[in-house]
Amino acid sequence: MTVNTAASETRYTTLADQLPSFISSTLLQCKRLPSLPAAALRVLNVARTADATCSDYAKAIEHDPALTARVMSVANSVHYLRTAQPSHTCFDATQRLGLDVTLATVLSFCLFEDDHDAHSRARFWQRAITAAAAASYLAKQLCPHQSGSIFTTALLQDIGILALQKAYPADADLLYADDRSSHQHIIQVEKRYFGCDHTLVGAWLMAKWGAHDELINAIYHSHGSLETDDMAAVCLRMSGPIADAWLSANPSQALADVLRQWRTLPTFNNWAVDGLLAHLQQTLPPLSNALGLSAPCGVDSLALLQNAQQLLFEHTLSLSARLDAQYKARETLLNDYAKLEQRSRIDPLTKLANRAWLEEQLRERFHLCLTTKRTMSVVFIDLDHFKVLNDQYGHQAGDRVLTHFGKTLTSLIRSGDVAGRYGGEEFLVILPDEDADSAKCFAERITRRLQERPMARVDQKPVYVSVSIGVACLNDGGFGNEQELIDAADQSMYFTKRSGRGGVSVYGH
Ligand SMILES: Nc1nc2c(ncn2[C@@H]2O[C@H](COP(=O)(O)OP(=O)(O)OP(=O)(O)O)[C@@H](O)[C@H]2O)c(=O)[nH]1
Repeated sequence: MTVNTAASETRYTTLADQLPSFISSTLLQCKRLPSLPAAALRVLNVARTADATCSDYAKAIEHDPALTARVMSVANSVHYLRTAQPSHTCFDATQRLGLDVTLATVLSFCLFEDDHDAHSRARFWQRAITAAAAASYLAKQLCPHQSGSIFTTALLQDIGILALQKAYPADADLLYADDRSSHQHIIQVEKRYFGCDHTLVGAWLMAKWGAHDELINAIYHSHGSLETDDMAAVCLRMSGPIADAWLSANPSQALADVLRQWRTLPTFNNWAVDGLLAHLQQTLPPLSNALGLSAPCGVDSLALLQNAQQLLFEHTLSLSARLDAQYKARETLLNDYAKLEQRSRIDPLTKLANRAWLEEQLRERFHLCLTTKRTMSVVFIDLDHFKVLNDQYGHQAGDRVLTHFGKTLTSLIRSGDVAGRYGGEEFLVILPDEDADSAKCFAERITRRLQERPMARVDQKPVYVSVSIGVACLNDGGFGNEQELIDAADQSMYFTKRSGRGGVSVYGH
């Protein structure tokens, strides 16, 4: 069959451009590829017209006895018969089936007759009818007015596989023979093997046969995302995985896996899994029979659902146990991180801020003072003759003095001040908002405290130390950065040292 309207021609050309040329040329020459009988072509032509009626369909079909018999047999099957009288005419049958199911029936009969002999093609067909039954059930819940057309689309969604099987029978035996291959795996292998997957081949084939655009597009996008507002697309895209689960060697596990993936989808709550499974169980045998196919193995839908739910429950339990463990691990990590961060700021001997943290604090506060026009002072403290002390009492006594001096500083500062160890026996205190006079008072308090209290005891004897202190206030120099402020305090401290130690000097005063 060739494409016959301008729009169909464009659609066909676009798909042909995407299809690797070796595939299209093989398919075009493939004698094994089914060609549609005249009656099916007439039905497709009718399907393309916007105002087609059942009577148009019936007229297109009724001259072909085999087709008519098939359409009537589907219309009279348990699936469609329900309480009505059996159809006796092609017109009755098309009316009962609706346009879309009639189209699907005609196409399936023409395309796949005798194919169910081969194992892999039987499998293909079982997936097709299971998906079609699932899709139409879902559509009745989610988008009832489209349920007929979705049945057709789901039935034909994998027609590209059939085309590839016909065109490359030897390769297809390798690609499609293994029932355990997931659909996702099949898609990947097809892409590797043919450079495209069966959705493109299927859409191309349908375009070539002149099927209507909606059907072509739906087949082309049948593996698309479920997160879409297009309910018809959702029904179609769910139908394949449901069919795979139903036909798998371990349906409970497969169904549980599928349900787990879908649980967060907004549409998931709008249909009942048990209703779907019961529908499949009830529908598949008569539907297969009507379409002349071998029915998929029967599955106890109730047991299937119970097992799948049990598996889901177990999965949820193990997931929440894993989440608990992850939460605890995260807490431990955060604690460790907090400890590490704290450690990276603290001088281990004196428990005061270390030099890096002091400098960072000073940098921040320096800029804050500049932008908010506030002031601050820095107090630089150096223990006097500390080498002598170490030499006289030992290094450990020196450490005890440093530790005790750290505590003394901590007891003298106010909240908001930062005291730290700048180096060996050098300390620095940042006094936010303090001018030089206040900072000097603070420094003198330190010297007085050291005169009053020993910083260690060695052999029961008190060890007193003195300090040389330099003070620098932001107000007292055009300091360009925090380091210049520290240098000024350091210089003042050296001035104290040179002046005899044990005192306080203020920069610029
Ligand atoms: N016990 C102990 N001693 C330290 C520590 N860090 C530095 N020192 C010692 O402190 C002494 C500092 O000596 P100097 O720089 O000569 O200064 P000083 O002896 O205090 O003399 P002036 O500063 O001039 O009064 C050195 O002997 C260092 O080994 C420490 O963590 N523990």
